[in-house]
Amino acid sequence: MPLPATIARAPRRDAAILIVDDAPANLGMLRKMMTQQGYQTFVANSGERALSIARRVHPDLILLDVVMPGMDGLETCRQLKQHPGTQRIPVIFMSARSETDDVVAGFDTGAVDYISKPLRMAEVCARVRAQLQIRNTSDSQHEQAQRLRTIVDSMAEGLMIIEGTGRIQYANPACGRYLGCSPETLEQKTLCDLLAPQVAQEYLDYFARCASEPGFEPQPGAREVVVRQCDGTLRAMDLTLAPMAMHETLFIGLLHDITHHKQSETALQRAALLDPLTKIANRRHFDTFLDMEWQRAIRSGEPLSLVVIDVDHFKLYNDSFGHAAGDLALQQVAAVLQDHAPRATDLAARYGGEEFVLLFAETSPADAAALAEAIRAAVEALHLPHPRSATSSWITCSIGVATMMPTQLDHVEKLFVAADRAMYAAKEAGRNSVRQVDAGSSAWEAVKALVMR
Ligand SMILES: Nc1nc2c(ncn2[C@@H]2O[C@H](COP(=O)(O)OP(=O)(O)OP(=O)(O)O)[C@@H](O)[C@H]2O)c(=O)[nH]1
Repeated sequence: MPLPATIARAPRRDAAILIVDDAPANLGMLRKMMTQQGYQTFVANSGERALSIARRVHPDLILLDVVMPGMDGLETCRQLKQHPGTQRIPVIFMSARSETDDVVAGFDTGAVDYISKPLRMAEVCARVRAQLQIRNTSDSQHEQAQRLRTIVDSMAEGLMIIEGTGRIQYANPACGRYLGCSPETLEQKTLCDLLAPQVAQEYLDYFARCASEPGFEPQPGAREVVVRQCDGTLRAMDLTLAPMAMHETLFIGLLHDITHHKQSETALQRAALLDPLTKIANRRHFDTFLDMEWQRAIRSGEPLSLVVIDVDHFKLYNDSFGHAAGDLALQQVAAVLQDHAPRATDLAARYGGEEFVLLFAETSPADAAALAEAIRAAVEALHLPHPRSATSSWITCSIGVATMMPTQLDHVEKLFVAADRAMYAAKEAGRNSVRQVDAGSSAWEAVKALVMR
């Protein structure tokens, strides 16, 4: 949000002036003059009295006589400048002592002006007006700086000021929270300490370009980076960098933590790959995985085995126990398949309804057949009662296995058709069994012919 530009307000006519002089005649004359100018006035005839009034009423300006009995003007000014409540009040000295040393001593104690006595009233008024104007401007700037600091301190986003060398010159409290250390600790680091070396180098190159190429106009830019927190934990954050228009090369860096966003994105991506009922891979994920392994097998020349599994007489199971019981049975069968696909190159998936598939990369026909047999036995061993099955008292499955070493000329569908055919052969052979098609067999040739058609 853009802040309003600093507006130097004209001195308020009712600004409060404290006049300090031990001579009652001077006090009276000055008071009269200041009142005529529209100022509110307070008077004190000693330094002690002046301190007490200043602390109570916080005047906008003090006209202070230098030579006074007891506490003189210089000491009074020194004490005003030491007290947090009065140190910002401008002090104008008035004195008959107008040697250079006197004037210098006055300014050294913190006064903003020094007027020689005898006083010329028009000059006093002009000097008071000028100092009130300056004070007004300085107050506005102070207020604006305070406001900016409050905004920066309470921002949820991390804000840094970064030098052209990558050194962090300033970090706000949110930066400290994001990175798990105090802003002061961050101010001893560089951007390179927070980022992976390659990314940090890209930023340094960009800073160097900004500094060395006169025609280069850097644009603000945002990108996702992995930031190393002070305890070494890595977090995903958006880093926005914008050059500051200053005489030295400085950049504003904004950090926005996107770890939660990333986590839910990952969770969503993961959910999109899973079958909601069985929580194993879904068909889409399986197809992508198969494509990948297919290409890898072409390159490596290793065999690729596909296993197709269909639950036997599942319609009857549903009819007997209801759809909900059928769902539970499918979940248990899926868990068995998942247990038999432990390697990173194996994948068990629900392909649709009561049909499942498994891919075993780098697996020979013999090993694939052995795995399929182990799966068949494990499903039967679940002992899920299926009283109306003509095959067994338990839920069983029929399994088809196909293995091939794919080449560039093959199509993945060939493997699928072969495994499906083998699975139907297992059904025809009485179910609860495993059938296999090997590349080169007569059944395989039939599949080939079928797919080539
Ligand atoms: N409970 C449940 N049943 C399903 C689901 N998906 C498919 N089915 C049922 O699975 C049954 C499949 O039946 P069919 O394709 O006739 O085959 P089958 O009864 O298993 O007989 P065979 O395959 O010849 O042994 C159908 O009744 C579908 O409704 C599911 O998500 N949950």
